Amino acid sequence: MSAAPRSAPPPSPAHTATSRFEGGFEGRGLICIRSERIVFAHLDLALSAGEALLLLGPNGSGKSSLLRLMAGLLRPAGGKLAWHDGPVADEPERHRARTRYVGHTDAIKPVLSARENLTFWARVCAGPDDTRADLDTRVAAALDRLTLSHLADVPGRMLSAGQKRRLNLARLLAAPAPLWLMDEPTTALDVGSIAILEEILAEHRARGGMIALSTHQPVTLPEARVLNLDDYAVEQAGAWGLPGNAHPDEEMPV
Ligand SMILES: Nc1ncnc2c1ncn2[C@@H]1O[C@H](COP(=O)(O)OP(=O)(O)OP(=O)(O)O)[C@@H](O)[C@H]1O
Repeated sequence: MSAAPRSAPPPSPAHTATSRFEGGFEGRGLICIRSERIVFAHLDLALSAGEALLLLGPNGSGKSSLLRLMAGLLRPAGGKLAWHDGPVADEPERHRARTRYVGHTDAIKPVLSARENLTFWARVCAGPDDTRADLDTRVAAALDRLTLSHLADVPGRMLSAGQKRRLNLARLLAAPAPLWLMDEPTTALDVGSIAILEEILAEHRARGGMIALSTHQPVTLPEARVLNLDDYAVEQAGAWGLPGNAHPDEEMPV
């Protein structure tokens, strides 16, 4: 697996639900320090169109930290993240437009209905060519796909944990982007919902989308590259020989 050639055309920040994604994403020599402890070091990763990366490792090994780092929510202590057409640090806004992060906390506004929550997201992430009708169509399709249509008018605060998680996943369809970063996305999902999630992951990859996903449960992700965070753990005693540009981690505002 390697990043796409640097000459590949950049994807537009906005995408229709059916357009094909191009390009690639990579990290080189990544170092993560949290609470003055090296969580991982010298970590390389690369994703090309259609590829998936499965993040494994015990509690505390750094799976969530790596996903937050890839999302631009945590600054690496060392190393670089880049798209095929340039470093993330050069164009953070473009990186945000190309990335969708599904973390442990469901980003749902409690007073808005399920449909209003999704419409909000679709509008925030809309491209210049998206019409109101396009967004409404995408939101309705996302609700339908995650079997939430019957709950479209229910306020977020009244949804169950699994329904909230499904609504959070529906954001991926309501606001398309090439790189999905997913932290234990099966949490609270029933068996049927996990099957739907697996279908959605496969469809995203078939369109050229990329996925990095952490999990403690089996998730069907055919031919995914496996990255075990334990392989990048560092013996802390006497192992502080960090590169000159290393600095403590820093949480970025979401
Ligand atoms: N907000 C934070 N501030 C400081 N240190 C943190 C913070 N969040 C996590 N850590 C530390 O970073 C290290 C990696 O944690 P992280 O959550 O990335 O691991 P994980 O592999 O995702 O764990 P889990 O499987 O339990 O979700 C741990 O040592 C943890 O204590």
